[in-house]
Amino acid sequence: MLDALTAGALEDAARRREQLPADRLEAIALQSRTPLDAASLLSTPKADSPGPHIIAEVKRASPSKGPLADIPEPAALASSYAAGGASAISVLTEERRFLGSLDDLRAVREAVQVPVLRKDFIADEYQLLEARAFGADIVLLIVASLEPARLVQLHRFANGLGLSVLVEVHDEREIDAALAADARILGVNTRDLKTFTMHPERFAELRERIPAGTVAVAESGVRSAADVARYRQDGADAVLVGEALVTDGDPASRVREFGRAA
Ligand SMILES: O=P(O)(O)OC[C@@H](O)[C@@H](O)c1c[nH]c2ccccc12
Repeated sequence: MLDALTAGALEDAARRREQLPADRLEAIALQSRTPLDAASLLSTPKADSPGPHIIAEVKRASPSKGPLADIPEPAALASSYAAGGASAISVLTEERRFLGSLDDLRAVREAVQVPVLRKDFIADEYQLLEARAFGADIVLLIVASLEPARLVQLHRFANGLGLSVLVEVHDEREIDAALAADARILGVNTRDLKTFTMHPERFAELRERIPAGTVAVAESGVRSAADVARYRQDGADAVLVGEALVTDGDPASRVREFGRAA
């Protein structure tokens, strides 16, 4: 599934590139506002609470769960997240299975002051230029979908654009690849993207391999404050939450509650 998602995302990017060639996109990207230093922000503990940083996600659907929420106004949802104290907003821009778009990214960017993450299946420099041009501060790179040398190249290219990178791993070997690419933000996805099976214990198992000074993010499957507290006790600096927030009637309160869970 991961390979199909990445192939689809690359096809969609190739289609956009026919409309806007890379050199023109690069000029736009470099003129856009300087990204926030999200890696530094997330590595600084929150002043006002013992809970983890919450990275709150805007996600309409997923291949594992199908439709989750319509989200007619991603900017309004992102504003609620920020009002609840979210440290960053993740925006799914993948079009086919997650029903996201770069327009969603831009709308969220214009609505909030906190760092914004472009969550997509990124395997090409063009997608990184898009991320910066549409206002992202952080991009996702998934170790399982990239050759080690390619991961290093894309990580470096993103940093060169001023973007922070959330490097996503699911096992020990992938942590080594992430660290070889100089990851400063390392996310353990407790959902295996190849099979969609959940492994909530995976974060605790891998935490000790993440060096001090690298931001440790626990991703996926959080339903309650108790889930957040458990990841926090296992050493998460930040917790990334999607489904539980997009399906909640009062996302600001839920983010606030999660951000205090310790
Ligand atoms: O909705 P959840 O279970 O709270 O999960 C959020 C997030 O971790 C998940 O959307 C995600 C993690 N890594 C990804 C990579 C691509 C797409 C999506 C993801």
